Amino acid sequence: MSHISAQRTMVQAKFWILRKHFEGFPKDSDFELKEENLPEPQDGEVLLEAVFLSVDPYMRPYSRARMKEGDTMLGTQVSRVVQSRNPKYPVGSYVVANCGWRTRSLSDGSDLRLIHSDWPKELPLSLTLGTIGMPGLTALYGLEEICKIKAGETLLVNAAAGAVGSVVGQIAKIKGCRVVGCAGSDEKVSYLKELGFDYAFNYKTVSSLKDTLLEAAPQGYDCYFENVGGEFSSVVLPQMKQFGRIAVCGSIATYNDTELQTGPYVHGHMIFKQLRMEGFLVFQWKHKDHDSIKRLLDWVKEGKLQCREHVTEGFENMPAAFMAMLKGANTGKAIIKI
Ligand SMILES: NC(=O)C1=CN([C@@H]2O[C@H](COP(=O)(O)OP(=O)(O)OC[C@H]3O[C@@H](n4cnc5c(N)ncnc54)[C@H](OP(=O)(O)O)[C@@H]3O)[C@@H](O)[C@H]2O)C=CC1
Ligand SMILES: CCCCC/C=C\CC(=O)/C=C/C=C/C=C/[C@@H](O)CCCC(=O)O
Repeated sequence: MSHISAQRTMVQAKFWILRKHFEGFPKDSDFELKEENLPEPQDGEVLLEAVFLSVDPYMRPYSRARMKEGDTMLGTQVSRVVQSRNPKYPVGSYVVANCGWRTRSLSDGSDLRLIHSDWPKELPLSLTLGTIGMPGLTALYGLEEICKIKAGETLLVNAAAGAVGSVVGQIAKIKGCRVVGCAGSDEKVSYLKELGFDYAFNYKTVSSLKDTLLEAAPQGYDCYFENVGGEFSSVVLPQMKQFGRIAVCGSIATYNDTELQTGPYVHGHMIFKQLRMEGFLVFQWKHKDHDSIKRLLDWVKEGKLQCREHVTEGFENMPAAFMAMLKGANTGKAIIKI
């Protein structure tokens, strides 16, 4: 092959790198937009074009744990297969790809999840990054595997209007529970009420978190789905019922801390109330994902599970969308549309 024809087959890809490790809250200068040319796929490979990308809270702590400066920002996307030398992923098919903040990527197929061609036309593919994807699975597993929630129980969830929290509250309602949720704006609180939450409040404006939690559930909480961490948890723990279960899903209130937070020690409440508190990562139940995705999709199709997305247009806006999500700009799942 001549030099000229080889050049013609190259395609340009844009990607965001972590230029500098975040110190405290991320800032624009921590990110850098780069470009490179990609060759045609080799045997077994596919060329992917991003359609929707995800920004998620885990990217903040994982950047420190899993990345070095100069690495491509990690993350998942929905992409279209535009060239294929892998029969499992034909041209025109769509996949969820774990290839980071990139417009185009080469993949050997090992990090791809095929979106089946029978995906309902009326549902955006971006839901595979939210309610019918990793965040929805997180909600389901946290409730079923950790909380082991039962009909008639009372559940508390924070960051309740977000990708995970909004699904947590709705599944708990499907299961016949009483659901209390909180979020950081009055608009979000209205959304929670629309979703059928029994009690919803703005944690930023209540005069006393303790009194509000007490008013919402005077008998206390059987289950607490913890997305936020920090001081909030210290207030909740004394209001758990005997044998209460706490699913420690996330700790977003601490991800940008430069110094470790300290708080009241929880041991007394844990012992006297005989509480069970368990941290988890969604991957623990990967073997159930296939069936669980189907369950989530069925609930959406039946109208039992509502989905909302906060969509930012343009790949160049990824850092801004990520930082806005960390600040609470999103109601529902934060998505970037190319
Ligand atoms: N363990 C696991 O496997 C997984 C864990 N997670 C965790 O679940 C949680 C929610 O994730 P996800 O649903 O994707 O994100 P969200 O869509 O909920 O977006 C993040 C939200 O967090 C809230 N928030 C931000 N800072 C604070 C703060 N200081 N105090 C209280 N709330 C804050 C904001 O909402 P508001 O306006 O209400 O403050 C913001 O909208 C995160 O902690 C994440 O790390 C997510 C996926 C998998
Ligand atoms: C204070 C430190 C806390 C550390 C824990 C941090 C975050 C918890 C969390 O949010 C974890 C989420 C992990 C998600 C990872 C997803 C992708 O790597 C893969 C998704 C694949 C798919 O969508 O199919």
